[in-house]
Amino acid sequence: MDIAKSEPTPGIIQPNLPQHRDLYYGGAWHPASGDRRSEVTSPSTGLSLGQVAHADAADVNAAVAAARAGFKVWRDVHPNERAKILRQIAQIVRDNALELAAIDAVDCGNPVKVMLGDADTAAAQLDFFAGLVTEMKGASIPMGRGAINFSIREPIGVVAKILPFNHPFMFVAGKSAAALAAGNAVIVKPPEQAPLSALRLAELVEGLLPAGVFNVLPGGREAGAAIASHPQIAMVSLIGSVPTGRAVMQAASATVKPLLLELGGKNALIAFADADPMEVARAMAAGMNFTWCGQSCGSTSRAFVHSSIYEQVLALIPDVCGNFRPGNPLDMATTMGALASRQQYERVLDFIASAKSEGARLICGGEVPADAQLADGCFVPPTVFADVDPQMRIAREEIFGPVLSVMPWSEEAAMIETVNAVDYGLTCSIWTNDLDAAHRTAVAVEAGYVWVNEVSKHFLGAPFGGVKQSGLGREECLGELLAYTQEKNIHIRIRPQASTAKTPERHQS
Ligand SMILES: NC(=O)c1ccc[n+]([C@@H]2O[C@H](COP(=O)([O-])OP(=O)(O)OC[C@H]3O[C@@H](n4cnc5c(N)ncnc54)[C@H](O)[C@@H]3O)[C@@H](O)[C@H]2O)c1
Repeated sequence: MDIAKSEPTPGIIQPNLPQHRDLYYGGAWHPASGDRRSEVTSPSTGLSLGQVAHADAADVNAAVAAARAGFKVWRDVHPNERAKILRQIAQIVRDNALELAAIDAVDCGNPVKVMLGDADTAAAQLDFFAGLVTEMKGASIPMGRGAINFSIREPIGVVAKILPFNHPFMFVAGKSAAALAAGNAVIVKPPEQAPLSALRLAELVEGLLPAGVFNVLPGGREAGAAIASHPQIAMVSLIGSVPTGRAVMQAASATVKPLLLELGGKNALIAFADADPMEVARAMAAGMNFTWCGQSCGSTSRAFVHSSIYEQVLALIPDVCGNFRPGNPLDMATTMGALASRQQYERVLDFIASAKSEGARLICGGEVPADAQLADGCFVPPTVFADVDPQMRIAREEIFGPVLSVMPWSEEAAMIETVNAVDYGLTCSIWTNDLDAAHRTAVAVEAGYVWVNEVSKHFLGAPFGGVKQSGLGREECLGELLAYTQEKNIHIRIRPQASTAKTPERHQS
């Protein structure tokens, strides 16, 4: 059954899927070489969403040639004109937010209501980077009166964005903004699990940018690998897992490409003895981003709760987590969606089984929903395990699913050591009323983004990114724009005025 042809149901948003299913580059649609296609299915129903072209290395070559041509035009467009076009795209995103949100909901399983928020965030990012175009500044370096020395920042060339499945549209539009604002051409490789909103964006902005400036190449690992090693792609920005980050680094090393890597996390939430148990329980649920099944790099999936409030907090967890109930992602009332793919679903269930067999105490969830209407989808309810040992698999590995590990602590130094014992270092959330404890802990944890008495939220303008194996570089700030530029230094010798005393040579005719 094709979901696009199903009957409308009252109260449920009907997705309007993109017409074009080919590769978009050079301002036109192209079939993949050999007409390769892959099937896209909805993770909430298992139903087909149709086929999409599947790029390989030959398609990457063709797209890069088109993007090179686009870059040569776009880099010379006046920065304020570039900003104007980005703001137009932001408006198009706002005008079509519900449609884009519904495409993501049916394609990646996240509830339509939160995907509306994603469209809004993407539009805000486009506006934000449009506002920064004249901040792409160099510097003037004093060299005495005999010279002028200054640096300018230039766009870097063709930039590739390789993206994951958890926020498909927000990443395609929002994360292209900085690279485009800086004057680069962009090739987006959307996630193979959820490529449809990227294609719809290409349809919506067609004709707005010069041909070749914004390109979308649906495909999988093969296309990603071809992108990472391509000699004419100047820079790669990946949002994905740590193993993919390593593979991209290796492939990019052949051409010494700069990289921006936003990778995985196994982030900690730390609750001190003086924190309010209800506030902590709510933060534990909010930090897990259960609405999109915990599929967030920033999810605080390890909660370290002081032993003096541990049982009190755990007693509140089933109720707090009960606010998130798996349901049809296209229903505006749904509070928790489906995992993005069958593969991801099986992976999460495997982690749950490992926690049970390793002896963790199940507080809530842990079984797939009995609701017959959800039987064909990849639904897993909020699942919380207590008394988790730091050596258990669920405490060490990134699950990227709705599974929270809770651990008691009583000795601060030992707790910090356990928090820092993983190779990841993306976010950390600290809950306390004690200013000293908050500062001490914020400094001690190995993480790139720390909240105190807050969790999960991002703040446009504040640098987001990881330390250790969680990534390289910072996004959502001026630094992101500058990452897509390269600095050129120019030294001008000022020659002294030519002497007028010298007698001109006489030419004989
Ligand atoms: N730090 C962040 O901002 C952030 C945000 C969202 C997701 N993530 C991370 O993304 C991961 C989940 O997403 P996923 O499962 O789609 O990740 P993934 O690493 O499997 O895939 C990400 C993208 O990389 C591509 N890819 C896979 N192998 C490749 C290779 N060898 N060379 C080039 N490209 C390749 C995929 O096709 C996909 O487009 C989690 O680890 C999560 O933490 C990080």
